[in-house]
Amino acid sequence: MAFKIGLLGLGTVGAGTAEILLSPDGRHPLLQELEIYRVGVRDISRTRSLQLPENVLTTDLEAIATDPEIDIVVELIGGLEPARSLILQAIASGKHVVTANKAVIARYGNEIFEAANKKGVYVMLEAAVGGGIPVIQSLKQSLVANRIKSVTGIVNGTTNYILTRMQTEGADFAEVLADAQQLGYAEADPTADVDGLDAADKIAILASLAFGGRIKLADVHCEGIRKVSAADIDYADKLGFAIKLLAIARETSRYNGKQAEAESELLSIRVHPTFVPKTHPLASVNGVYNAILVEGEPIGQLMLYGRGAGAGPTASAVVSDIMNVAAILKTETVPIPHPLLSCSHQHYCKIAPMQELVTRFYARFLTRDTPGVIGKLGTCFGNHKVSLESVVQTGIHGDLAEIVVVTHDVREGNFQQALDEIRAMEAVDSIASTLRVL
Ligand SMILES: NC(=O)C1=CN([C@@H]2O[C@H](COP(=O)(O)OP(=O)(O)OC[C@H]3O[C@@H](n4cnc5c(N)ncnc54)[C@H](OP(=O)(O)O)[C@@H]3O)[C@@H](O)[C@H]2O)C=CC1
Ligand SMILES: N[C@@H](CC=O)C(=O)O
Ligand code: NA
Repeated sequence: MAFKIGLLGLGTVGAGTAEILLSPDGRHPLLQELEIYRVGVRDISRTRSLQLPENVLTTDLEAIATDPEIDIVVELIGGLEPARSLILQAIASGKHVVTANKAVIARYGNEIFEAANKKGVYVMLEAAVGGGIPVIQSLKQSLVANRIKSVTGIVNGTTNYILTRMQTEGADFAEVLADAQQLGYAEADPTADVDGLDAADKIAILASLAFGGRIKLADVHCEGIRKVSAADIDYADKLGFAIKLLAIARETSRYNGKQAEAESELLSIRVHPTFVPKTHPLASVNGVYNAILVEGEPIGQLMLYGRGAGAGPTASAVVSDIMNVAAILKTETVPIPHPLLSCSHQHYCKIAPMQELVTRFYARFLTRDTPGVIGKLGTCFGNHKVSLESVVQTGIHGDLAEIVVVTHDVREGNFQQALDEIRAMEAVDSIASTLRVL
């Protein structure tokens, strides 16, 4: 029995997927039962390196999504539309769907999963987070016995690749971004990578699976890597840190001092560049590699590590999803919606405001080189209950002195209030940067 696959998209991931489907030798025998039946692209005249079976290429993607012959539609075109509509059409036509599209799932997951559950089909998305890393399946199935406390990840390959090369070679941001695009890591619009939006989509998906509720993307605090300067990279290194774009979802236990309300209900979900101590396992995750550190009860800490982007690793996840669906179709015994494979959350998770976050901070100030400046900064921080772990005057730039501080754990709202006062000080020229510290 052959299962007919309709591929939407034959770019980086689509081509990687077709390559695996066309070379089943030495892999699981089920792969031989998968047939590439149609492939939808935008430009049919483009030269492609892949040798596809005759007459499978088309620009009519709707015809693929609704073709009664097709069992599984694999959406790999990216973007919001027509991807969302094609997924919904495929579901309405009774097809199972595999997608790598985190942007669509993070925004329209509720609509898509509701439609899928009603129709009795699967929507699989392993490739959408962490590329080839089996993080979705781990959260849905392997870790399902745990109470998850936190998910902390490097989930964007492009920005990790950029930051790594800036840190190790002093490379120029724009040049490394162009390399990441060339290597097929970046999104069609790389601002989604650079500004943290892709990581925000991914942590929203992981948080929903880990904490069992819907997540509004607007509740995810998101900062990208544009503000990370060579000077900050240098200070991080000297102070014993690496800078990583982290995506974090964790239960938070401090909210307005109302411990009881906070404990099990509130989540903190955020994406931002972070000072990570060099001794932390996430600090040595470099290049296109991603890693997701999950903390659960009773499992404790567990870290998943692997390539987060690129044709092969991502296609590995796509094809595994296709094979999992095919395996279920073959046995025809599993009810749909399957209690572990489908998504059926109804309620929204409550998200704590950023002011209530408790974290350490790094800050770099440019000040006039007058006596007592460090004392004034210290007093202001003290007045706002921000206690300092270290203060260093690091050098003179023209007639300005550079002062770097690292705080102990503080309430973010207090830290921001102190910064507002410091910004207005006569002796302070500017706050050159602030970054959170893990
Ligand atoms: N690249 C990566 O490392 C990863 C990507 N992803 C996700 O996978 C998906 C695909 O990414 P990627 O392969 O990099 O993207 P590409 O831009 O390389 O490929 C997109 C493909 O879709 C086709 N396409 C795009 N829009 C349309 C349209 N409107 N109508 C018809 N065909 C269309 C293109 O056709 P044509 O070839 O004719 O231009 C191309 O074949 C995205 O959702 C992305 O976020 C997930 C994990 C990793
Ligand atoms: N652009 C993304 C691709 C994978 O999801 C990334 O760089 O991680
Ligand atoms: Na994955």
